Amino acid sequence: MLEKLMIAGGRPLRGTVQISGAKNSAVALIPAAILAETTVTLDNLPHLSDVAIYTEILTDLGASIEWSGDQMVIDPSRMKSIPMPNGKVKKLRASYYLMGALLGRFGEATIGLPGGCNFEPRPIDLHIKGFEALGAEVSNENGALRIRAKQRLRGAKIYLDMVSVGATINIMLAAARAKGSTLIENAAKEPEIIDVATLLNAMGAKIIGAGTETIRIEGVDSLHGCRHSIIPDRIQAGTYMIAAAATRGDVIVDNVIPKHMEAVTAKLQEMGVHIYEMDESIRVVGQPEYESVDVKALVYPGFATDLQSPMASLLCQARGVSILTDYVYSNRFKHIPELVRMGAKMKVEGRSAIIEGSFLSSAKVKATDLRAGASLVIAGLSVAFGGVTEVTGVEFIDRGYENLVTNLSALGAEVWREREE
Ligand SMILES: CC(=O)N[C@H]1[C@@H](OP(=O)(O)OP(=O)(O)OC[C@H]2O[C@@H](n3ccc(=O)[nH]c3=O)[C@H](O)[C@@H]2O)O[C@H](CO)[C@@H](O)[C@@H]1O
Ligand SMILES: C=C(OP(=O)(O)O)C(=O)O
Repeated sequence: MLEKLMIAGGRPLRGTVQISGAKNSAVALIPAAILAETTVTLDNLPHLSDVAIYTEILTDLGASIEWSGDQMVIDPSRMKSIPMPNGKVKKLRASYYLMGALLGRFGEATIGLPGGCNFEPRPIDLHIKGFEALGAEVSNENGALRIRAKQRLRGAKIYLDMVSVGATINIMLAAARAKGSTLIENAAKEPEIIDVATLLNAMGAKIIGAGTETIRIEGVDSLHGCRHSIIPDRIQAGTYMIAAAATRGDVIVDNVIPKHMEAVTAKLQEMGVHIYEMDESIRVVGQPEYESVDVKALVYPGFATDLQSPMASLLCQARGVSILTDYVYSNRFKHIPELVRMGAKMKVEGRSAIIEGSFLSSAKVKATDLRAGASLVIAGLSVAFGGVTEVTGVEFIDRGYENLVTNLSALGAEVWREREE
């Protein structure tokens, strides 16, 4: 049953919101557990559709999984590398981590090319280059990748032409049990990469340098189970920070690592938002007026591409003209025409959105991907006078925001779900 979000805006968000574990870590940590011979326990796991699909995929591959509350216990001991050319793997982008994990444990994997939010083409050539460098043969068979290692994978030096989170993690997964040493150069430095390396090391892997541009993986013969707590979701946290500013609210965003939020904190401060950092929380106090700023979405520690769309909704409330440029994905702007339907003055030029200060009004709008959806929710919450904004495509938003309606309602928003006819 499809649903839509209904938002009566104009209410400042006030109170405290708890941030769950990071989706973009969870979808890599769950397949990483395949590499162990015994039980892996993940704590602080978010309740999201991507996690649920991943659970089904691992179960289909023979894992036994118990998921209760925010804890998942994965027993991978009886798993097999069964070909998955179609079906569930097509539902999420992160199914590509099955390639590295199954290759690393069984020396083979056949996985359909991944789905997920298709805001623009999302190539995986660097992942393939990495698997090949480790000694695997890769062929495309009717839209599925068949990856085979005739003998044990062997360590290699791999330079990534582009900084890629997905390729860095996939190579770490494949190399963890390879023979010898692997060096990933020009690696991505995102906190999610450190999270995956931390789990793998707790499983017995020997990985150093995660979080820097050079990662060294000393292959080991086998990996064992362990217990690991997932880092807080910095994108979810950033979304609530931006929403607090956009509604001129006063919100404590709790269970965050403030260091992970530095890029968004700095931009909000530059606009004039008041921010107070504590050990594990950030208080965001909105102000009546904001200055325009230029924002560049970059690899970490730059401003996250995943927060580019939410930020667009805040920037249209600033005085003057802001330029929002995405250097990770050149065309991630499907939210812009929808925001224009709400009265925003913005246009796309090349890989930038040019955004003028404007008043938003309610409208019927459509989320076409996860973060575009988040931007429309923030826009709906910011509509100052009258009317109800209807956001369809909620299934995309559900990929990344646990308890969105409950959380926003607790902060004083008037938001509810309705069946979409
Ligand atoms: C660097 C970055 O911010 N990555 C984000 C990206 O990760 P995601 O894993 O989707 O993307 P990557 O980090 O892998 O890709 C970064 C860039 O490299 C390109 N590329 C990637 C792999 C490849 O084999 N070939 C190639 O050309 C991509 O098209 C993109 O332009 O989206 C995720 C979900 O929105 C975010 O959580 C990640 O933080
Ligand atoms: C687009 C996103 O997710 P995915 O890469 O899993 O599609 C996201 O987290 O913003």
